[in-house]
Amino acid sequence: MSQPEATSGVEANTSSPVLSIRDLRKVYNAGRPDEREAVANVSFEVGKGDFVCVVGPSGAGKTTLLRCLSGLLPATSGEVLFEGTPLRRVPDRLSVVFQDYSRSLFPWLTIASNVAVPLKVAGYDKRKRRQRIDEVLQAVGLDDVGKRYPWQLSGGMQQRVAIARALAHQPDLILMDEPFASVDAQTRFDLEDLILRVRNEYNITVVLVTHDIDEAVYLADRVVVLSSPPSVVREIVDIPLERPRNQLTTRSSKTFGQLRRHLLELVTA
Ligand SMILES: Nc1ncnc2c1ncn2[C@@H]1O[C@H](COP(=O)(O)OP(=O)(O)OP(=O)(O)O)[C@@H](O)[C@H]1O
Repeated sequence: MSQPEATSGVEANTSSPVLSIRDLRKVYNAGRPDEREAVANVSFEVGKGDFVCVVGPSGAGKTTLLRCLSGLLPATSGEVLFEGTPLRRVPDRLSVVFQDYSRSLFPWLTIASNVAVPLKVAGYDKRKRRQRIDEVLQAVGLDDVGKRYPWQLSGGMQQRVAIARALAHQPDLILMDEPFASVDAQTRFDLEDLILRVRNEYNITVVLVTHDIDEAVYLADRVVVLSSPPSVVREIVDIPLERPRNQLTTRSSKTFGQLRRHLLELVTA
């Protein structure tokens, strides 16, 4: 069974926002016959220590929004501020975890070398790199895999490595795009609890895109619900469920059921 969160949660929204998204609009192929407005107008803020999930109907522009928040994709208009500064590229203190771990890890590098990549970019020397690799692999429950290759590990273990790599250089913010969608249900529960635990331990802010309403309710402090495309924010729903959360008791609580129903109504309306 998966491990519950170790501590009782992070203080959220107490200081200036880590992310401010203001009137974000994204049009693909602007001015061409195949022009497509994916995101019409999205604004919200993410405070330090917040766990924000983004949900919406299929094609609502969730991945597009996340790419704009990471600096990987320029917005057509509007503004994304990361720690108060307009985002122009992927900032050093931000990490991204994608759904497809098999494409995000380098198959020709060992697990330790995969985790070392952001540490090299951040200028850690060899000794500090080794120490940090051990720390983060231990934090995600993978002690003895440093010398192995990604293809020698299960899908769930590979996604743990991707999370370890995202944590390695101590980012302030982790953006996750459907990170648990490609693993079986039990592994998904384990990884959900893992991300809650490391988020507490490392005091990280998380924005996570998911199709899974139950997952959003289980993980989040707040859920941003996008409309059908071109998307706007339908509602931002507070999730006042107690922490630490537990896969059995939290998911079977009355409040969980009410929140789930409300979100389902918003997403399917
Ligand atoms: N590179 C691109 N060029 C043109 N159109 C794109 C591109 N990427 C996405 N789109 C379009 O933008 C819209 C939003 O796509 P996006 O993948 O962001 O939505 P999503 O909510 O993540 O989708 P899903 O629920 O299927 O994961 C879709 O209509 C998609 O076809």
